[in-house]
Amino acid sequence: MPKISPEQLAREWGRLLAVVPNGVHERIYLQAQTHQVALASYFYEQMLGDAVVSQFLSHEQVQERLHGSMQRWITTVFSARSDTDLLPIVAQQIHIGEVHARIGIPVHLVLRGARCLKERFVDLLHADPELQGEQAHIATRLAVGVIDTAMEIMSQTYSSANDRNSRAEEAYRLFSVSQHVGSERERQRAALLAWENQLMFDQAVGADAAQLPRLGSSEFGLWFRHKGAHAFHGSTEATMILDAIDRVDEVLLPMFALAPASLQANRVLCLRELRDATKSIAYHLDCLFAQNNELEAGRDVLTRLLNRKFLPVVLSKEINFSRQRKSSFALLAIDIDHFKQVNDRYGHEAGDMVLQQMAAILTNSSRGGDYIFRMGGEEFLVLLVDTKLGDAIKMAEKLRKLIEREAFRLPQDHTLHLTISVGVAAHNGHPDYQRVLRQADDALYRAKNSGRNRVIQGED
Ligand SMILES: Nc1nc2c(ncn2[C@@H]2O[C@H](COP(=O)(O)OP(=O)(O)OP(=O)(O)O)[C@@H](O)[C@H]2O)c(=O)[nH]1
Repeated sequence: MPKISPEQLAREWGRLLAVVPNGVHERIYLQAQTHQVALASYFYEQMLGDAVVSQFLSHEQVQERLHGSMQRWITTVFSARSDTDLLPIVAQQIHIGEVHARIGIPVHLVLRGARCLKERFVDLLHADPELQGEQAHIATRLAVGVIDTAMEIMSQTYSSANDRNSRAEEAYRLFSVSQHVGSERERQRAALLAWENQLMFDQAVGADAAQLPRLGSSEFGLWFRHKGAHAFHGSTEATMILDAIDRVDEVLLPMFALAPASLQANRVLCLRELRDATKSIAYHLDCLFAQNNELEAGRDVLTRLLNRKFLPVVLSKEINFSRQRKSSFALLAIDIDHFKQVNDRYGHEAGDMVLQQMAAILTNSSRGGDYIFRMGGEEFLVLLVDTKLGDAIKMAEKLRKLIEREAFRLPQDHTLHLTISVGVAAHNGHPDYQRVLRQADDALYRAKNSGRNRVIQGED
């Protein structure tokens, strides 16, 4: 859906301000400043009173920060006087919408919070003796308009971030089942062919039409209806295959009963139609598997590790999982030290070989449930599921030593010793995955700056 640009949103916000006399605007801003603490507390009480909302706000960091952020938000949105003040304020609303989407806080709960705030703020304006009659009316309209506009901007950002997340989730779902589906590829092609052969044979020996093998109940039909269609859910080809299976079973096979063997011409016509239907199914199946290859885009071509495209999906999933199971996960941000020198001294091909061996070491050293990403260049990220900080540090240290001892193979039988720097952070319950990611990155940065070949623990 096309988005409304920040400039246009700022202009619309500006139009609300333009009709408000300066004096009234000053009173609104003064009320926001004077009552920011009480308004933030009221908002917070209302939100925590709701069982669903409190799930998202339960983390102590959120509680500590929310109050302060809420106060700043209230004063900021009412601080603007002109269009030029508004662009950064619009940008702030966009940022908040993105955070809400990352955390996955439902938009209706955000709107609910805004409604509480509006009601309380309008009460304050009505109680202001400096705002009488028409002025109180103008002040209320501006207050409500400003909060609504801010919410509209947040919601717009939220929806597009959410659409992006859903697409990434969908791609990830396909990607994760793709390994399974991939292994079925040859088997299902063969199964489709086996069904067709059986049908042709039964026809040739004059089997009763009612006894002909139905495609929907064949090995291929069962697989496709139960698994393939799920894995490729939503694609046109999957729908076409499902329709074709139905057509074969409901329309074409019964035609044999109507076309007795003696009527050769009709029988040939039916067989041709069946062959065409099978060919079309095989063709669409190939298309689906070709799309499956595109899903390989989820893997880094050189190292076969996950690429960072799936990082938000995986982190959001793990955060939800940790919340439900009261468990923790940890991140190791890993960077090869002085990797540029490998390329410079031995060539790009040697650099590629090193990256592949590094990926293999990381894969072999982690458990099946862990995730390993190539973040780009010579930087990797390992997500250790169900792991606390202490164990993650031990794991990082083990990896660091393992790599230090490793003789990396280069072309022409050369070998090379390398080191890595590692930043470690454990998820502490905060709903926004950017935090733990940033902690690991900052720790990696410090590991690099304090001499490399070391493991540094992230700080809150
Ligand atoms: N061979 C190869 N090199 C790559 C690839 N991706 C990035 N690089 C190179 O990796 C090097 C990264 O260099 P820097 O970011 O300066 O880091 P560094 O030399 O490892 O130094 P520090 O990280 O500070 O220890 C650059 O020279 C990139 O060209 C790749 O896929 N293959």
